[in-house]
Amino acid sequence: MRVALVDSNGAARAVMQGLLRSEGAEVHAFAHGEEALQALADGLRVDLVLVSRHLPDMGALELLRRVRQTPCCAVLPVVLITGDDAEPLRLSALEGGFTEVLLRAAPDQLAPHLRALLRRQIDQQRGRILLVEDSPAMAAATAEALAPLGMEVEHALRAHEALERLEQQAFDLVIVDVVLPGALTGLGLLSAIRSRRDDLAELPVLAYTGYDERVRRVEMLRRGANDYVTKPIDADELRARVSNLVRYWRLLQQVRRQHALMMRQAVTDALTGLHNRYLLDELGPRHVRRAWRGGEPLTAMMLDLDHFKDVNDQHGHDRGDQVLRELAQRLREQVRPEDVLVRYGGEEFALLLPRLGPAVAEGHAERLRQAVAQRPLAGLTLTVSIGVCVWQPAPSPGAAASAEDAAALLRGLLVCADRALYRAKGAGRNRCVVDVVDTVPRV
Ligand SMILES: Nc1nc2c(ncn2[C@@H]2O[C@H](COP(=O)(O)OP(=O)(O)OP(=O)(O)O)[C@@H](O)[C@H]2O)c(=O)[nH]1
Repeated sequence: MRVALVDSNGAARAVMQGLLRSEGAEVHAFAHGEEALQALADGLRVDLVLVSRHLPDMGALELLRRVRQTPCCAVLPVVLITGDDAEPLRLSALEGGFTEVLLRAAPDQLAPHLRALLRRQIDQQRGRILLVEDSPAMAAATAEALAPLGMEVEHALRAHEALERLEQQAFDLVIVDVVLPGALTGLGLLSAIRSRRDDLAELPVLAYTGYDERVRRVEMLRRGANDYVTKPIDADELRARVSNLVRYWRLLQQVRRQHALMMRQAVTDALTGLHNRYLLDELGPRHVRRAWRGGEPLTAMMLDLDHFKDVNDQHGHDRGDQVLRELAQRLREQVRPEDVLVRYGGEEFALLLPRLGPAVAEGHAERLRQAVAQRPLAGLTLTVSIGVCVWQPAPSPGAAASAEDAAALLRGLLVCADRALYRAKGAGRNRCVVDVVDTVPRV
């Protein structure tokens, strides 16, 4: 693997270079973005570019954009190296088009990440094939036919052995002989792959069938084989079909990654990295149902910065943004894993806390208030007001709230907390107002 490393910090560059070399990579190191771009334009061929976030002559995004414009490198993987592991930065880097983000860390922590990154890139380029074939002659013929593609071929003799390998390693394609000895034949293996509940269910499968095995061939296709090749194999035909299937799998994975990223973005607030209110809409009704069924308390809190408009007016919008980021971090430190914390909008945050009695909920709100008041945010002493609504429903065992009902109850609970917040503001701010109710309106 050939790597272009672009990092202006000499010491950090030397560490990375050492680690990459110890993983067997050929490293071309540059201190400036322009030097790296020039080398690529002059014909330097690399498989991967690693770019530090801060370069003296250009931003990492600018470098990425220009690498993409260089004819050789339109789809070259470009990885951002950064010491900042904040989620918003990661998301914006991926959104900007970086292939991955690598967290700069101490060498012993960095080494395994770097190794995994190189491994992923190598797998990505070469393709890994699992061949499930009991005939040594066919296995040898396949390996020989695929050698020019530079793909790695792992060989399993039996279907159950193939299933074990699929659990342990990543493959881009399974080639399976329809007829295999043992309880699980090629057909059985195919069914086992297609009935999985994870991404592997879509793994491309190419069937080897005998020329006269028409019925089995059709059955393989019915059960979800993507393609077949008849024996004796024609090397050119096999290579063409394998390349197509591996390309299809790559594309599918790319679409999945983008989809996962979009899903994450859809529920993430870009400024603070907290979830946004859509996650509350998603998770809230489940908490409502549980509370409703078991008669367990469920607490909603609405938390709002006091006089935040003055911060923007007096110190500027950027400082205001910094306040929101630091506030989000402080709140994050205070919540339990089962609590839902979201930026509800503007300078307002919402929390949903299951199973807290009124006294504990009030104590918790008070701790949140103090956590803000006692330490400055972005250098400014600020306060928050918090409206708390503790809902203590009577148990209704067996009575399941419908999805619509649960959503309406959640909205009612938030309205109740919002009203308490309004009272906290009216009573002078920097305080918590707690309402304890046994019913909430469906809103
Ligand atoms: N910097 C920054 N400001 C924001 C953001 N979202 C909302 N705001 C500002 O938040 C301020 C909210 O002002 P108000 O609703 O008047 O409330 P307030 O000044 O905090 O006063 P009280 O809530 O009554 O204590 C407005 O100035 C908005 O522009 C944001 O993402 N960044």
